[in-house]
Amino acid sequence: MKIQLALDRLSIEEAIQIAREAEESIDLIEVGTSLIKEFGISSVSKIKEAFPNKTIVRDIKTIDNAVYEFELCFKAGADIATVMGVSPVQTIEACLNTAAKHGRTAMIDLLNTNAEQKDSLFQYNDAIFCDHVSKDEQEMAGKKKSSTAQSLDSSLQWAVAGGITLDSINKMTEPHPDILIIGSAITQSDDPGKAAAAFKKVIDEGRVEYQ
Ligand SMILES: O=C([C@H](O)CO)[C@H](O)[C@H](O)COP(=O)(O)O
Repeated sequence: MKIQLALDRLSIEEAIQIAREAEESIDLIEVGTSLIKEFGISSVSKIKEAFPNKTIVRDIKTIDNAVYEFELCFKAGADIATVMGVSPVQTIEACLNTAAKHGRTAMIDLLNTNAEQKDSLFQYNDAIFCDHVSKDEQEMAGKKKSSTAQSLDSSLQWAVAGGITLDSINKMTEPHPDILIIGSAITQSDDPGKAAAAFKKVIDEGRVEYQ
């Protein structure tokens, strides 16, 4: 299981500093949606430049204008870009095709998709699926777990995101996600390097439960 560090609500300099402190314990670096909205496309190129050997995820959350936005992401150095599962099928397929054209990957964010939408998205088995509890659901409704959790289809690639803490991953039931997306539990910690190392230790010791 890999760790994706989500960098949100930070300046680019803070984001690079935190990623540097956590670098040894993480596998992927996510240029968060807030960085893209605040600082634009250069946020991804600056972070790729600082971490040329890390997999860079651009959490652009595309919902329209697929080819344009995904081209921007991959030209700026992203390895993975995100598209919302609630988008029209044309958008989803254009994102997947653009990713394939560049030899990169699309991550489909299942936020707010219903069961029928999820079923039809699962045909796109080149994608990584992200089971996501949004910031607003976390912060305004106290939601901790999505309805997809515990039913991850193990024939697909999975990421889980949204308010993940050390407490919430103490023991893991099968199947495990391929990627744990962790943001504020590391970025808001007094010691991001130590926080990231603690996540890695729990994962390496196989003591993870996503609940
Ligand atoms: O995708 C995210 C969110 O929608 C804000 O853009 C975050 O990257 C994701 O939620 C992980 O961050 P934490 O919830 O702080 O762990």
